[in-house]
Amino acid sequence: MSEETKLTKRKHDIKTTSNETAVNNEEREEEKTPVEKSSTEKDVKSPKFGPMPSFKHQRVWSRIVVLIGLAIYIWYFATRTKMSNLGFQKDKHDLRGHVVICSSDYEQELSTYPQCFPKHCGRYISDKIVTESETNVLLDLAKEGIALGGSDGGASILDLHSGALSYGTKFINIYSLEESKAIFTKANLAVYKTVKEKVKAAIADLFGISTKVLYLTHPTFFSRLDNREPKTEHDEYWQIHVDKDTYGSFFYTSLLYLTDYGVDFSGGRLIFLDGKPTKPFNVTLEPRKGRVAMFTSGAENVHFVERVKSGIRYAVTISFTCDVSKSIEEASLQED
Ligand SMILES: O=C(O)CCC(=O)C(=O)O
Ligand SMILES: [Fe+2]
Repeated sequence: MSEETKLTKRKHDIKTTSNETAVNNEEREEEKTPVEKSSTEKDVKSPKFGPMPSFKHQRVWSRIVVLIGLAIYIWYFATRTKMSNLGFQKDKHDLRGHVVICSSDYEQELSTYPQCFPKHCGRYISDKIVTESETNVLLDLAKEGIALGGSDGGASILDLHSGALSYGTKFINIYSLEESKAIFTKANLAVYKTVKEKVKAAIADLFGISTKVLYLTHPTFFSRLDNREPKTEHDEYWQIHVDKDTYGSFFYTSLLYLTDYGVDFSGGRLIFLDGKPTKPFNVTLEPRKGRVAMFTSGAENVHFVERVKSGIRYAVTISFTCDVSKSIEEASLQED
């Protein structure tokens, strides 16, 4: 048989087979009872989950639904809080930060102290001002000092100047406790003073003023934050605030972080709130052990601390005033 003849035969066979199948199907269809027939018709015609719903003005309504969905999507992205990071815990920075425009209240207050006027307002961090051993000395001081008291809620403080130490729902004076003598040794206080001098020099340098017009002011305190429920308003450390309003005498705020975000605790980041209520912009700082944050204390630096979710966060606030009458430079950080 030639190739051509073979091909014609195969085509013929296929045609015959399909014709046979069609005939067989027809035969089988004829063999079906009326009930079987009607159920087959139903299977073909009606969709699995019943007929598609239809209603009046269906097209118009479906367009409205799509438009509303689109509007919600655009609104969400337009109003969602935008964020940037001033410093991740894992990164070590010699110096990082940015200028912000001074608030008018802050400028007004500073007009009385022209030599203390910053060349610009801003917020900065540095991981190289304070050494590891200095940080460890201050961390031990914070731990041992606060352990002599401690708040029933999530925020305990120890003010080195007044001696105020959180105790239950109140405060006591740590210097009235015999045990405090072993904590506030000359050596420990010398470390505190060294750190204070270095931070003061860094602030003076960053903001273009002389160290001679900056004075340590109170409160200058250690803080221990955790996730316990607040018992008094002093425990609500997550309130949004301006340091100049909260602590009248502050002109330049600094914080030295004594524990690590993401390692020793979670939550507890420092958040600066920029932008407007309708267009919020958050600048987030992750505490890192030995990291110093320095910023002008006016309304250009509205901020709050996130609630700690787990672990314990230690820090020390070391802030400066331009008002010599609020200075505690020479005052007692009580030594034994
Ligand atoms: O601990 C911090 O990061 C900030 C604390 C604070 O805002 C304050 O003490 O005023
Ligand atoms: Fe603050």
